[in-house]
Amino acid sequence: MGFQHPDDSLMLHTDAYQINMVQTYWQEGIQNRKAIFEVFFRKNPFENGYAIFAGLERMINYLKNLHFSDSDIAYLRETKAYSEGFLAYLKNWHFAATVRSAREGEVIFANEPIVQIEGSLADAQLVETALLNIINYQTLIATKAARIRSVVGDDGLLEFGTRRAQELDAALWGTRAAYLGGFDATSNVRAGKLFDIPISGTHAHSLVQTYRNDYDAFMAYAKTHKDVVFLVDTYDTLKSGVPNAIKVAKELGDKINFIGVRIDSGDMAYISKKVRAQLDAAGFVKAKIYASNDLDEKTIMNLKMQHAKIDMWGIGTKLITAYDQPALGAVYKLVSIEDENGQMLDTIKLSNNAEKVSTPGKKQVWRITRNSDGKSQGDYVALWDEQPQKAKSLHMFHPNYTYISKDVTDFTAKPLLIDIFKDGHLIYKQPSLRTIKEYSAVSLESLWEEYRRDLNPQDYPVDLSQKAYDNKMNLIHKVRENVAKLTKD
Ligand SMILES: Nc1ncnc2c1ncn2[C@@H]1O[C@H](COP(=O)(O)OP(=O)(O)OP(=O)(O)O)[C@@H](O)[C@H]1O
Ligand SMILES: O=P(O)(O)OC[C@H]1O[C@H](OP(=O)(O)OP(=O)(O)O)[C@H](O)[C@@H]1O
Ligand SMILES: O=C(O)c1cccnc1
Repeated sequence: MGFQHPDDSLMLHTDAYQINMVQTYWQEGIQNRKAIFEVFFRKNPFENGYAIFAGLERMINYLKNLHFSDSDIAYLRETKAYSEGFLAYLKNWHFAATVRSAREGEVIFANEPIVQIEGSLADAQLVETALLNIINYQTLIATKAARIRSVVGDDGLLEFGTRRAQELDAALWGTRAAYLGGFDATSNVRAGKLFDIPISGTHAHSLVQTYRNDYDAFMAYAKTHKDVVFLVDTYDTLKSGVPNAIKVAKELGDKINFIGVRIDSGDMAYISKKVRAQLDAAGFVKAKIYASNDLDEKTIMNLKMQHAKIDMWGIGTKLITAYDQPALGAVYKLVSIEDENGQMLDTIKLSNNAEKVSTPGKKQVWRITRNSDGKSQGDYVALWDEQPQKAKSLHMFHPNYTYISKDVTDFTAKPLLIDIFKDGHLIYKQPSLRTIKEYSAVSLESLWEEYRRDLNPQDYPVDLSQKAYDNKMNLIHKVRENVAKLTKD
């Protein structure tokens, strides 16, 4: 996909202000100063108690061999915004930073670093936009998928969203995120090919319209496919669709594998019960009932309450577009920068809103699990040189309401950020997507149910270490003093 540029790259998939800032740094000779940026979001999506991290695979693909192509440089030249010297610098630039990230499929929370970039100021700045673009979308979809999984139990979950997704890339990577977040299969054949996701599907109303009646359509389809699910609601589900599905299944018998029927309209609780009764009466007690039509976790939960007889759920629009919350809001913040003497200085962004004040310093997130039951006690955000995994006891407290605290002993501390790139070289081997999916389910299991429930979950503790907290407070005071001094002068 290069339109008229065969060597198009993702390098310019960024905001112009990133390149503009890097031109300033280059002109001032500070483009190679060491900088540390961290990615986090401020609120779990969908009022959920957690999020599922997704996007690492594409981040790796994007960062590997990242450089400006000839047509990228030519285009920047055309804009007349950049000097020839700067363009020559960009031409030779390649990504050489160190990247740490949460594992894909990991349960993550608001207000903790999930990705960390440590490298030159130029490197860190040039990749911000694309990294956020990837993480924001994929993490949102994986989380939505996990919410849907949490209400269906062991029923089948099929991703049907491609036609409604925000363009091709979103369909493809959203499907991958949905799979790792808990879906079983997808209707997107390319996602099946590229990511080894099981593909699955039924047929459309157009098949029945083409043959003008249910019987001829089902018969034609069954003669050309072994595993069949008939869509029964084109004309009249109970009077024509299901009776004709049963007729064809009986006539062809063992010649086909009659899996079941799909309903796509009407009152799904009422209809599914009637359909179940018709299938059972005909002896097809194992035939499954598929349902689709604007479903999401709320409707599914409601249908379950009404004892709808649905075994397989096909979910499109509301999953792939993250319909009820279309943006995660993850941000990329500078936490430390080298000064003119080669010293690293932690940086902070102040705000009148306490929750919006960033936490300075290079940090690691430690998941604290009690050894006795394997359940998470909370996440402990510590400065990089701290070693909570070696402590006998940890004092954990809320970063804003510090009186909410507890002391934890007999625990295991697992670091969440792991090395992915070292000085631009990929050193991490991604597990297979199926392993990532399994990892995600296990990661979610380690949470108490109070944090996992769909509605009004408890706040999972994301606490600061004493050192990280003191560092933040000191910096807040220092910045305030500086501002006061400047306003006095
Ligand atoms: N028993 C039910 N309880 C709650 N929601 C339901 C129930 N049955 C269906 N729904 C949901 O209600 C919404 C609207 O269903 P509606 O019956 O209007 O769809 P429809 O008959 O397919 O209409 P259209 O043909 O315009 O799509 C859908 O999201 C559907 O999933
Ligand atoms: O409702 P969603 O969750 O988005 O799930 C996908 C929808 O896509 C199909 O409808 P469409 O009308 O596009 O095609 P069809 O003629 O095969 O029903 C399918 O029947 C579902 O209703
Ligand atoms: O296979 C299906 O039934 C399907 C696929 C995509 C969208 N809606 C339904």
